[in-house]
Amino acid sequence: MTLRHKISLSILTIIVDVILTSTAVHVPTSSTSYVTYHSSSSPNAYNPFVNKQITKPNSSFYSPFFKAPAPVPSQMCPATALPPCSRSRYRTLDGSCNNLQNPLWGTANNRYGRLLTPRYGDGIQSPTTAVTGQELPNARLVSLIVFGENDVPDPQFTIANMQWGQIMTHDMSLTAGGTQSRKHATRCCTDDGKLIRNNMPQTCYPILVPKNDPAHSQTGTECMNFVRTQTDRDNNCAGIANNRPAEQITVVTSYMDLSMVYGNSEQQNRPIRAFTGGRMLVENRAGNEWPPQDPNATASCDVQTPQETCYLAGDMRVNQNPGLTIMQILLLREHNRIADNLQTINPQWDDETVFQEARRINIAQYQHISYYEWLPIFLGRENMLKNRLIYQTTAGSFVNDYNPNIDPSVLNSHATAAFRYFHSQIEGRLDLIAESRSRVGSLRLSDWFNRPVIVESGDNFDFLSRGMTTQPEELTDINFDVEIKHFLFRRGMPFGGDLRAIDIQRNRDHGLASYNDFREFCGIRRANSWEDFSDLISQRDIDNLRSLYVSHEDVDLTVGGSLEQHVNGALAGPTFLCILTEQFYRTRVGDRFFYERGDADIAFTREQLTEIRKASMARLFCDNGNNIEQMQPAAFLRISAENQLRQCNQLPQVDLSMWRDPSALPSYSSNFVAAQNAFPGYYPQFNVKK
Ligand code: HEM
Ligand SMILES: [Ca+2]
Repeated sequence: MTLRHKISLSILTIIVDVILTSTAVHVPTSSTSYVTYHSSSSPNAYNPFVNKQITKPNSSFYSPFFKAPAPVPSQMCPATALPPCSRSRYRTLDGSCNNLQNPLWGTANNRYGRLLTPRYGDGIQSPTTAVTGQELPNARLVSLIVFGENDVPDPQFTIANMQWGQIMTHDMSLTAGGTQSRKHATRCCTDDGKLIRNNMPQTCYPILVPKNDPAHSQTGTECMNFVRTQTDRDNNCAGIANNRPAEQITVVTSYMDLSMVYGNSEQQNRPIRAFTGGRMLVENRAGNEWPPQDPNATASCDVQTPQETCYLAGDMRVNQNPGLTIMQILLLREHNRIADNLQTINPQWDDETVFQEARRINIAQYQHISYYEWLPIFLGRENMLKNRLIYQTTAGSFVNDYNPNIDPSVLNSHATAAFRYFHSQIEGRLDLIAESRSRVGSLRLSDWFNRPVIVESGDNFDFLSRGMTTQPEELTDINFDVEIKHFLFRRGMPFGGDLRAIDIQRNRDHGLASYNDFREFCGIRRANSWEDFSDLISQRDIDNLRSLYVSHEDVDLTVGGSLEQHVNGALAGPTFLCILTEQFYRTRVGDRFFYERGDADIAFTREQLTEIRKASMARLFCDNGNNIEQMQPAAFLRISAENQLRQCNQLPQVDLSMWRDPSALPSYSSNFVAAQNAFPGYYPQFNVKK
């Protein structure tokens, strides 16, 4: 293997400006079914973590407290007029006005959040930072030496488990210009608007421009347009005063709001919406619904002609791999299935009402599956309960834990390091499985990147869906499948890219603080020597690191975090688990529209919430496959004696008749206000002005 990319970065050893204190927060010890934590009387008491100390990775959970970064004094920035938020019952498409005090929190085209001050190799950072840097080892070399490529099937989980993770990722973040790196790379500005990173060639390796590069003194108008949202203006203002670097931009909404299905703006949503019956736009072929054709097919997919299948969805990554495309189609068809049901029981509803109500239910089901069926596998159920990411609820009970002081922005360390660890779960061989669950064939993943035509041909949609729920995913470990480690996006060429190497390089590009910094941040002992890593990392892995990095202080977060022994009951070691837990806490309590909330103007009724809680991955496959007859109840888990195949109609189903609008019934409509007053808990959701 040739090492093509000489990296000329130097690394800093810095005194990290840690945004944390060790203030203790009193945490209620028991969960009740109706909870209101994080009261406004203690605005800083928002962090869920309970204990600060950790000694062993297999202790249940631990993690630090930290305070929110001090708010930017507003007089430092030019006042910018924002359109006032209307108090809608529905989410906006771009995420604005979810937080009514900070209407741009979590919006598309906004910056990632940070837990720790960035570290860059060119010294653009806090003036207090010492620069004692070393050159970092080539990312591809680290990938080759530290990470393996063994094919180890997971004993418990299916490929669907991995695939849902990618779906959630695509809902939560997308580096501006970054992930489609063969087209362009990250662009970023310093505080005074200077472009420090510009378009990079195809594989986009040393993304960071060295300090003496002319790009540093080049003012980029493009760059100004790119990052200057309101939040950015605020932060960059603070940045100028504090000489802080500007931040990378993520182009999708941070909220778990199915932005990859509906788009991140009116502009993205319009071409994929049908504007009739509340439906999303689909094309009917062979008796089934498919996403519309991307008018830019030759740019978006690896196709020869514009007519070749290439889908248009709310997210540009929809065509990236067959499993992902199937998940996107399931969620798209689910919208239309819900819309059709709602329109049937509420014929008086107009297109907009059906669309918004169907979207709201689709998002709620998806949040439920993500928090109660999927995340416990990754973060551990006990850990989630303890840190209040989920609750032991009784049917129909609300959880009122919304906290407007929490910024739900996706953390850079989450998207660029911790969440990418699960690239380890990717399986490079996709089995085609018949209804009898016998294998009728297999695909090679790297033959089908950005070529969704495979999903639509013959019975592949169902074959691949059953494959995803039958075949084991790859074990979550240091091994990354060859199909993504040597053949990523190879487009018919003998070799392709290395996703693990890209992950490592992206970590540096985004200036994430080091593995050691994050250990300390997460309440783990800061290592003073290589041997100090041995509390969490095996001797063999430490030796590998040592052969590459000059100092233990230089180890990248992406690398060190991926080598830690997992916490019991979770699929990550303590450092990544700390970041992931923090992220999903913020994603939940920072979302005013989170589905379990009981607040009058946006809440589901108790009866509706009871139904939403029946949603499952299995049922999504059943209801939206072309013709899938059986599924195991827990589709993220492999079929077993405890998780046997069942007929689809035996699996729990969300009863949409709970959404019949009583205001439309003749006996009520004439006197709706009186009825509403008589049954305040039942009616209000249909009487809120849109
Ligand atoms: C076949 C499956 C997958 C493929 C081919 C894939 C590929 C990629 C690629 C090419 C990128 C962009 C890399 C860059 O330029 O920086 C990326 C980013 C990412 N991936 Fe994956 N991925 C897959 C599955 C997953 C899964 C299962 C997860 C997590 C559970 C995940 C999490 C992420 C995250 C968090 C990012 C960064 C998103 C951002 O830009 O903020 N991916 N992936
Ligand atoms: Ca989103």
